Amino acid sequence: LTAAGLAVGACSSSGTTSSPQEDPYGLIQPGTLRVASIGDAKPYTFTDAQGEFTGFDVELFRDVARRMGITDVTFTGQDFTAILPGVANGQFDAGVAAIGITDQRRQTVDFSDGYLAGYLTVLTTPTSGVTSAASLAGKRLGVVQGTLQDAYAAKNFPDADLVRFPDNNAAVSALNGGSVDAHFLDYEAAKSYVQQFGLVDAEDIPSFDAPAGFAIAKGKTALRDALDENLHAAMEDGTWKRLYEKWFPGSPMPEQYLPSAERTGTP
Ligand SMILES: NC(=O)CC[C@H](NC[C@@]1(O)OC[C@@H](O)[C@@H](O)[C@@H]1O)C(=O)O
Repeated sequence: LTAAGLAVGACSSSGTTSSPQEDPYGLIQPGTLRVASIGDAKPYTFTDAQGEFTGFDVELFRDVARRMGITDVTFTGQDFTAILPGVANGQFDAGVAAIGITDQRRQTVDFSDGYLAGYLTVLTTPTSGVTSAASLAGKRLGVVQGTLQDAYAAKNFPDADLVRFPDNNAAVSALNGGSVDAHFLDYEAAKSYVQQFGLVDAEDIPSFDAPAGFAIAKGKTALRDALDENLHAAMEDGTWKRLYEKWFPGSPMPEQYLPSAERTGTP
């Protein structure tokens, strides 16, 4: 092969584009799903002792992907603020990290249907003097930058001193070190930190109007439709319920994601 020949060979192999049939979902690499997540929101999404991503959201997404015929799913940890831009910019096919669906976020990305509705929790220490959301005035409150907790606290706790962190680990470390009086995060993650460090859940605030969804780039209708169809299949056959009971044992179970035969409310 001449040098030119090698050059042409290299160029044509990297230059191929797949046909819509081979890649109906418009993925970065057909047949694989690249997912942005965060590693410290146990038991939603977290990295285990082997450094593997796992948790409720991770296992639910992997199940939905398998139903779509995709088993090659890679999760990459990011700061929470980096997830939606990374999805919008096409660096990732999806964002999966208990990401609440909001109109503001829909300006940047599209979402699957919701799959988890729960609470925002004020996590504190036994000696902080924070016993409820009302007692946050004048206290230093940690939030992860860009979360619903960040926006909620800025609006509803104007007398608290907000301290923004890149992730939960940094915030909880600051809480344990005494440089913040409380941290504002998701209920199940707060419960996990309560168990790990003997911390206190001072307040649970419903966030049912912003259920978590899978974030994808805008306009990917085939991908969104496939995620929704297979997400609802996972709910209808009881997979969602099995995963919920595995990862959130004892927690109140929202019934809108149960098999239709088990839902008592209006359809
Ligand atoms: N991974 C994170 O830190 C996400 C924090 C935060 N999660 C909120 C939420 O989606 O968590 C799962 C459920 O409880 C939803 O009701 C809730 O809005 C957010 O979307 O901003």
